[in-house]
Amino acid sequence: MKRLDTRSADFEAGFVALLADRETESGRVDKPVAAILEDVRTRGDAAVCELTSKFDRLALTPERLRITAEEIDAETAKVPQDQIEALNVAASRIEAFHRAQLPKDMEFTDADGVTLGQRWNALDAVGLYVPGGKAAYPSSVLMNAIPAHVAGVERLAMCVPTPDGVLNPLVLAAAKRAGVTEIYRIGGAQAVGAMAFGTETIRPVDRIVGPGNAYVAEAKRQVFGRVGIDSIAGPSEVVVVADNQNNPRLVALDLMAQAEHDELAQSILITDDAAFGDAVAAAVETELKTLTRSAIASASWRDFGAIITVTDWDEAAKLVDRIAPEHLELMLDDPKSVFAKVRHAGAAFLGRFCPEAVGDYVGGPNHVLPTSRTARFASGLSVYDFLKRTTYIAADREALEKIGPAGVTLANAEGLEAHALSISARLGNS
Ligand SMILES: NC(=O)c1ccc[n+]([C@@H]2O[C@H](COP(=O)([O-])OP(=O)(O)OC[C@H]3O[C@@H](n4cnc5c(N)ncnc54)[C@H](O)[C@@H]3O)[C@@H](O)[C@H]2O)c1
Ligand SMILES: N[C@H](CO)Cc1c[nH]c[nH+]1
Ligand SMILES: [Zn+2]
Repeated sequence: MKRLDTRSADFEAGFVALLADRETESGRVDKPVAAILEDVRTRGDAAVCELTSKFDRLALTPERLRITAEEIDAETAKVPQDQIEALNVAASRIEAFHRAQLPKDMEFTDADGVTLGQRWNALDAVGLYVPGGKAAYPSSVLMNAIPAHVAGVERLAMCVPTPDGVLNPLVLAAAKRAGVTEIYRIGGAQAVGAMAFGTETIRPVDRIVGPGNAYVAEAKRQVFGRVGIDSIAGPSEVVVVADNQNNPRLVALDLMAQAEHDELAQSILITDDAAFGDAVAAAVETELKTLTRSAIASASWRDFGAIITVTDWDEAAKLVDRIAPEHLELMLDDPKSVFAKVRHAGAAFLGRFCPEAVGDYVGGPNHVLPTSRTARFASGLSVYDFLKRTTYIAADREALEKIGPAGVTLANAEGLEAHALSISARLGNS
């Protein structure tokens, strides 16, 4: 863990190194991912099965790639009732938020008499990646699938790794709750490749969405262009901005909640009180002694964690924008006044009683969010990821007479004669 203070002379160098360290780490997978994608593109099912055996220790044949309806029913039947009820709470809240997010078509007629519009249509086929290497993510099934359904996507294909062949009952129950039936037991870059290129068994999709580790994130980056992708939702991150009125243990737990996802996760505390920073650092060490996933969390905290002391909250907001974190917690008396100054964060959690973990499960907004500073230009998963726009123009002769001549002038200036004629001939001018 790094300790930084904006008043110290070496702050800038330390801060830049903090951000760069993680980029270098996740950048190391580009070559192995390219090799996996090429293998899947050229050898299809055979490559996917071999890679699954290598990385997930599961011997597969093409016939067993897809999880059957009987397996889904049998696994779902094992899920305790309280977990089914919790899934229902989460699903209803996620659905309500994403329904409210649906954009409206738009049409208007302008002063020249031209009607202009924009119509939204759902994608035909989408691939949902649900991570499953170091933890199982039933919540990510809901976060991926519900907005796709709300948007009206017809075909949803889901990939989830099943290390050692073990199916996760709650993942399959979540898929069932969200109406997903086409599920493949594969993960990593090979799953992304299978959904992008298609194999003998898996039909290609139009867009791949969902979070995953560095291999998944890099694979999505590399297949972009052949298919669409959502943001790069890689190893988790949180920045907690907290004053000394907070309980250090609660802040420590929020930092560890992201650290326990992955050795490459990043948790940063920004505070205006160095002594409070010390108290949080000590509380983290205490929690690490008992957390089940302390091996992962301590590696993440050791390599990428940080506590930064600032002079005021304006300075904190500027640092947050430079980090552009996936998650931002503002544990302050007046969180909204600081939030108003922040422009780059995937999702924000305002107040002392709004831990990021609530957003992971039951808040309503999506938990699939941009990581690795991509929140500078990307947003979290939403219904927009499953929709696209078609714009349209409708003009009659009278309207064309008004706007056509300028078009003819520009076409002639570009030297594109047929363009000019296609307008002017309609107006009887050539
Ligand atoms: N940003 C978000 O919205 C969000 C949400 C949930 C989870 N996450 C993140 O998703 C990630 C989940 O990671 P995970 O590992 O648990 O599951 P995962 O499903 O993303 O990755 C598992 C797969 O990685 C591949 N893999 C592992 N080691 C490999 C190697 N050496 N070479 C090639 N491929 C390899 C394997 O194919 C394996 O199936 C975590 O980083 C977590 O922080 C992010
Ligand atoms: N925090 C993760 C996104 O970075 C999402 C998640 C799912 N389950 C628990 N957490
Ligand atoms: Zn989480």
